[in-house]
Amino acid sequence: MRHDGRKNDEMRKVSFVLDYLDYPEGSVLVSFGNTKVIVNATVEESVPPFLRNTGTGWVTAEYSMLPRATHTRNRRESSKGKLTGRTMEIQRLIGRALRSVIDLKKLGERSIVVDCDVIQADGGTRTASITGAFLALKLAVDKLVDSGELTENPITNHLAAISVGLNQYGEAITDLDYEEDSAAQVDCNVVMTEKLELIEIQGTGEEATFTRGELNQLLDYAEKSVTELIRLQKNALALRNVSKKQEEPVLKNHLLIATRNEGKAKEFVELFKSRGYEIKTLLDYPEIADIEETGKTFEENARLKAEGIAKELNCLVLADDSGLKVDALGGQPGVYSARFAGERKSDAANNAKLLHELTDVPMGDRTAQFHCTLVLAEPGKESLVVSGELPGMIGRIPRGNNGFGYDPLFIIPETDKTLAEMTSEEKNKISHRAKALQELDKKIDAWLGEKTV
Ligand SMILES: O=c1nc[nH]c2c1ncn2[C@H]1C[C@H](O)[C@@H](COP(=O)(O)OP(=O)(O)OP(=O)(O)O)O1
Ligand SMILES: [Mg+2]
Repeated sequence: MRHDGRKNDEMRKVSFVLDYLDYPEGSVLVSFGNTKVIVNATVEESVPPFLRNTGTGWVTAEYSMLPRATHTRNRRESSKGKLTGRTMEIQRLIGRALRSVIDLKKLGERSIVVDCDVIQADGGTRTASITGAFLALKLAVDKLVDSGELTENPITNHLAAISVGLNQYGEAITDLDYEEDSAAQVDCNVVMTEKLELIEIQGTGEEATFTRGELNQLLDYAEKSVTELIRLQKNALALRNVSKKQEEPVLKNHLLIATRNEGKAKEFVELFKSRGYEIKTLLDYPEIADIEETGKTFEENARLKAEGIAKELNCLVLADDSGLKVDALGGQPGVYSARFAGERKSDAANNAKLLHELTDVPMGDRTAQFHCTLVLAEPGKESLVVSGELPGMIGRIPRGNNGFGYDPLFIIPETDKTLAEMTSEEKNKISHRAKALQELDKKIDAWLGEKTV
């Protein structure tokens, strides 16, 4: 058991405050628990002598710790008149890490200087600095792209860093705080890209040794944390863009729908037209990380999507979880509709698999329902849940080019048309999604009027 109750592979609470200071081109306050670092990125229209007239840019970093970042006052290095070896090593590490994810040719002949100032140290200051430095660099580069000074984004990859180690009992742990760091047998800082490519491993036995097997376990822990850190970085960037793009908060007549499915997104825009809401979907915010649909029911998955995004963005969010229930298949594919033929989520492959599974099922037994559960969520409030279903039959050959998903196989017996043969207007009058929205209409005003806790 760790002294603060964390699991061995659990990080401290990590947060990023973007645009923390006003003057720098990129500014981030990054916290890993009690470790806090202010990271500022500055764009300078010059390069070191060895790069002059080469058209190539440069990225470099400086690191320092405020005197009272620690329990007792540390003398400023400026008053000592020289940088310590530790400081030099750390700032070189930060610079190398950043340069591995930026195309310096594309940056052009300019420099970005990233200053990392530790305001409070509780272990892991270099890895917090690197993780924050990437965001500050990204903000500064985005600014150059937005202003037209760069036509192409030179950032080639996301990056984050984490400390892992073996504690005094020889157990692997993630994100060591100062107390754990002081007692650790092995200390290992890992810098990795989003694709889990390694940029740097600084692993040391502190008067101890470690095995190849232990190193592998440490790297497994590092991979897990880097994945989570990059998700948090992306959410911080997305949140910034939401508040930047949206003059008004996402409330009242703005609604964010937590879907990335283009077919659904189109239908929602149509369906909400007459309702006086302006619709945004996750397609407008590619930076927001995907929420895993691990639920066993439509409601669980819709809640995961709506409540997850609402909490992250602190706004009103509607999510749809929908799918096809085929009676001859005992209700399958159900919540697995999108992934019926595999994680690739291909409509064509899903339809082919459905036809194959139903090869021997006669027309009269090919009954099915489209189901839609909608969850409307706002932080600090019990979500509103509604659903709708549309009965039909699964055809033997796909027909029609409209709609999406299983629409070409879903026949509405009364019209003998598939949903893909209907216009969007026709589909939107009868669909499971339309029915669920009618339920939502009945309840939404009362729900919006309920106080948040
Ligand atoms: O009107 C529909 N017409 C045809 N097919 C449909 C419909 N409504 C849902 N479906 C199918 C498509 C997909 O295979 C699955 C939804 O899965 P579901 O997880 O809710 O959506 P998704 O992953 O495509 O997008 P997202 O989660 O970002 O909303 O059901
Ligand atoms: Mg989905």
